[in-house]
Amino acid sequence: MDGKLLEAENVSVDFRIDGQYQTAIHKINISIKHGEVVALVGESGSGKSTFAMSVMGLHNSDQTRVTGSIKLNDNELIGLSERQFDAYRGVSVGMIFQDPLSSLNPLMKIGDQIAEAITVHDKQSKKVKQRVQKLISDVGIVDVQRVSQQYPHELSGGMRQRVMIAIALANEPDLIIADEPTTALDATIQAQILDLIKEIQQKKNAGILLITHDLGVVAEMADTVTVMYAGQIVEQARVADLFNHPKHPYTRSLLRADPSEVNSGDELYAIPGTVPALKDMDHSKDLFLKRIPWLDKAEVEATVDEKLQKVSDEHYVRGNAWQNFEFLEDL
Ligand SMILES: Nc1ncnc2c1ncn2[C@@H]1O[C@H](COP(=O)(O)OP(=O)(O)OP(=O)(O)O)[C@@H](O)[C@H]1O
Repeated sequence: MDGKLLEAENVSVDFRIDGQYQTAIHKINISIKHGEVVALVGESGSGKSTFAMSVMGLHNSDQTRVTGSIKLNDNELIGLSERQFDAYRGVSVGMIFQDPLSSLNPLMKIGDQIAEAITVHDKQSKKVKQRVQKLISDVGIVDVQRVSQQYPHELSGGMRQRVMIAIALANEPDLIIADEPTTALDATIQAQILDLIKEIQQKKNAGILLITHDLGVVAEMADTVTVMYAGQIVEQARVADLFNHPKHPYTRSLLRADPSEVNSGDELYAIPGTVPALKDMDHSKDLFLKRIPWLDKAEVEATVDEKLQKVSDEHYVRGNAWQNFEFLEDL
């Protein structure tokens, strides 16, 4: 199947803070095909996890308003009840988070936790034990019997992450959401875990939403990249196009501030300022422009078209500022 697996259109998320709704994500569109890896990048606070949690139905509905449309295999997710979400969470969608310790049950043996992930949704399975062992070995754990009898705290960070991947894959999901899956791991283990995710994704033709700060990981893993800033998408492109021909000043700043992109000896760029607080976000503007001190006020304050502009095939960018943007030292 090469149709759309995930189709999110016009998705907005508002949190109720001190009795008032404040917008964390404003009208974003993201789609993922079967077998495609879509990276979502942007600084802390840009809304990446908020989007992922909307897909998983993990927001507290009393405090959060999610609007727009999120379709998984053509089924609308927005508006589902908690029970309806349960039917596909962990089944059609698997999740891998940064911190396995907070997701794994500290009091339950690894084998039982994986079995629980399977049996919750497949109570008829008589071969749960064999499936658990296969899942453990599929994620590259050699000592299957011993690890299945261990508790999470007895494992290293890399092993725990493998266990979480086994749980995420327990029901062969169509979509895997990986939120900073390797940020907490050291470099060698990070590479192993990324290889593992990629291998499994290719074997199962799963789609992946990969949330990461790390542009090296993006280059390694992704097919397309969505760059978010202050709750909006500022640029979307195929991965090579984004790295070779970045357009939006934010994307260019992120690349310039990335240690893996900078030649040794060159000074690393520090993006001035910080992502604004939710209450200070006026989504009719290109909010990143406020962080470019050398732009004139009229440009910073200009209203920006809601629709992204098409730059080239599969390459879209927000607003017009990119057309004349230069870094101060290049002017
Ligand atoms: N439950 C919540 N209630 C109120 N505000 C929230 C809630 N969850 C997130 N936010 C706010 O929404 C904005 C987006 O947060 P989000 O965690 O989605 O960003 P992010 O890009 O995933 O950042 P990080 O990389 O740090 O995870 C932030 O300003 C955050 O403080």
